[in-house]
Amino acid sequence: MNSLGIDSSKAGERVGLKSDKIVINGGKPLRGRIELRGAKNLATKAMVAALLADSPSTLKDVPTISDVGVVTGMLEAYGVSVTETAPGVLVLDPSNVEKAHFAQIDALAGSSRIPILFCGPLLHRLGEALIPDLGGCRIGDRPIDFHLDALRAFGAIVDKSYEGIRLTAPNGLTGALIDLPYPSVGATEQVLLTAVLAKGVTELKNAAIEPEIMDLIAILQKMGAIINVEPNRVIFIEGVDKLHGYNHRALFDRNEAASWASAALATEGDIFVGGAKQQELMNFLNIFRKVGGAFDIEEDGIRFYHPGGPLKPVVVETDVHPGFMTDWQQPLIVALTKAEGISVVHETVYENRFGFTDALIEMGANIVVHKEGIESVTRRVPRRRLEQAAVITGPTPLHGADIEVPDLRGGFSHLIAALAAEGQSTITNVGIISRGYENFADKLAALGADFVYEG
Ligand SMILES: CC(=O)N[C@H]1[C@@H](OP(=O)(O)OP(=O)(O)OC[C@H]2O[C@@H](n3ccc(=O)[nH]c3=O)[C@H](O)[C@@H]2O)O[C@H](CO)[C@@H](O)[C@@H]1O
Ligand SMILES: C=C(OP(=O)(O)O)C(=O)O
Repeated sequence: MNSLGIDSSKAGERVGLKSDKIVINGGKPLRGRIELRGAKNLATKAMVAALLADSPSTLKDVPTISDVGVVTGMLEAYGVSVTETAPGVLVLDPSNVEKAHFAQIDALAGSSRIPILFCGPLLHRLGEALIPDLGGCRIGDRPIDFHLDALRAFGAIVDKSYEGIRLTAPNGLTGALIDLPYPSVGATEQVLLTAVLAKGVTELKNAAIEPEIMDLIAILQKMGAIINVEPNRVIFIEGVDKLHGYNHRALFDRNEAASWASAALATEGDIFVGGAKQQELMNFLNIFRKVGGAFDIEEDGIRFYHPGGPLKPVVVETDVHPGFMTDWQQPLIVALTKAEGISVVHETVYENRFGFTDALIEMGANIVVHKEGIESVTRRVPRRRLEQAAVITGPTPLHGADIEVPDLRGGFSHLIAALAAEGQSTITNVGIISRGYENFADKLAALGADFVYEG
């Protein structure tokens, strides 16, 4: 059991527990207030960054989610002490980093995608990195070729004959010119976490610039790194000899904010999402408004609500930042089943992110998934081969059903659908939702949902 109360050695099981189930009596609007903490997609990477320092780091607003448990397990396996000094405050002390035993690392296999980001920091600290098989949502192939190509460009040797991956850097790591084939979030973070301590300058082209990446850059700058974000997705990193610990409050979770906003709309409710901020949600807020949702932006959060009247259909295309984020489309689609007319959601980031719609169809939704995408005059850049489109025709009332959660955001969509539906739904495999939503059952209770959770 680690300091977050999460048994990281069982993390693989935690995210796939078939016995985790929730029984929901739907048809009741969600109303009330919930508080966000730090983003899953930042907090976990900030924890990895602590490994680069020669002194302890303090990270605030860390959510209690299973991905944080997995990263804690990885850090502890490598000798970093992780202590929760107050609720959501982690002190990460890397003074005694040491080689890990294979068994400790292997126990974390299949639980999260973050372990791949340990490569650069471990190569700098130990000259060797053992990485377990990755987990994360099964929403496409999710290869790691950009990561491994970048690490090779820095001078790493990759051994894939190992169970998982083993990397070494017999001659150390040297700055490189890296041009990503696509602005991948993880590969950009890989380059940042490796380049900051590499010898010389790294130029990264076609970088991802998501807000979580900017927050990671802010953390690295606090640690002593020199990173210039230039126009046109170019980032220059000047390697430094050493980095020290940071003190940082994690960026709020904009994906969780968008999820609760969609829940408010789909259940005809009214949710104040404490800690949500406008800047990082601009594109989501535009679509939310176009669909017919209302929001009030306050200093301490955003109130999302259904103002009454019919919802309107939209055409949305997911994209890299500053586009409409892929993680937002799944919860939003539930609200779109209530819109009057035909909505189209193009998914351009992952090739298989509409699997969750099968359950919505079973619940009464009219959704057709076009596996090759469809032509539309409203689209900006039809540039990825793997895009798909979902066509949602509404309004269709939803009714309760027995469904199984396929992935994190799909799972949250199923929760929303069950809450919006008439009658009772039983949803299994809900443990996956704890990968990215802190205390989701407590939040549902605070919002007046009628359910029984057997977690
Ligand atoms: C933990 C975390 O932060 N997860 C987020 C991160 O995932 P993640 O960092 O895994 O997503 P990427 O941005 O890397 O992936 C985007 C696309 O690039 C492809 N790709 C990526 C790497 C690679 O080496 N080769 C390759 O082909 C992927 O298959 C995918 O089609 O960004 C995604 C896109 O905003 C979000 O949906 C995830 O919530
Ligand atoms: C796809 C997601 O996460 P991960 O990259 O951790 O699988 C997500 O958060 O929706």
